[in-house]
Amino acid sequence: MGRTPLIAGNWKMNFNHLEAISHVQKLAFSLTDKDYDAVEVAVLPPFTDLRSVQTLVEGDKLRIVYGAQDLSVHDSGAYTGEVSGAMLAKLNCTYVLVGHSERRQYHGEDDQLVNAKVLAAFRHSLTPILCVGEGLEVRRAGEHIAHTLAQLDAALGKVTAEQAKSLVVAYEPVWAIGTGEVATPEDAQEVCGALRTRLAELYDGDVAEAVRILYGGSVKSGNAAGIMAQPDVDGALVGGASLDPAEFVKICRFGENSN
Ligand SMILES: O=C[C@H](O)COP(=O)(O)O
Repeated sequence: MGRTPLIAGNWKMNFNHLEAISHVQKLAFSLTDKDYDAVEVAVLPPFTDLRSVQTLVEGDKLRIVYGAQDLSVHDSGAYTGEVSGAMLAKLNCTYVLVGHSERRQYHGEDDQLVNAKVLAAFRHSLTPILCVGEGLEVRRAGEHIAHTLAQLDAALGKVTAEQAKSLVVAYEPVWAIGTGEVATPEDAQEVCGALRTRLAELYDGDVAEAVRILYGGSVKSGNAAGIMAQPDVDGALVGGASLDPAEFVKICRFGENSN
């Protein structure tokens, strides 16, 4: 085993660059070396905040890492409004979210585009946090595993085993995002376990053991420990609760609440 848990705060479209600095400073005041030794802590701010976050993290030598919420499939050129992986790499981003359900839903991102974005991330040495997960109708039809595995298969086209080893996958049941509805720890484990089995089929056991699989969807300090206790859940992608520094720090300390 030996996978370091990752707690990643997806701020979505919240916090301007000044608010971002103040927020990261609050996290930095609370988090200790003991926390950073136990979990990797990441923030995923809007693009306009990244340079400020980088300056703070590097200037104060913080152990928080950061990344973006999206990237272009293109590396440069006439693509108005897009931000390339090269630009994110230059800002020393570690991570980039790819295929978040809100991108799929509001921006029509399909599996083919998500695959191109995963490849773009790897081209620039960024670690993609690949988001997969089913909507309510698919869940009710009992097809959540097949649906989520198909998203994984499609997103990993042309991704090598060497690249796949560093991948992070986030299982986010869409019906549990921002709704207060949380999948049970057993629901999370069922799909995260199936994702890991599929990684072993697509690649091999080494890749499957190396990949971190996060759960996302209404994670809070009160439910984090139970979800993270599952054998195939290696962390959390936290939306709403990541906007409250005290709450986010409590989630990072989920291990202190587990028995
Ligand atoms: O990226 C985070 C997920 O969309 C979960 O968001 P949430 O914690 O607000 O439900």
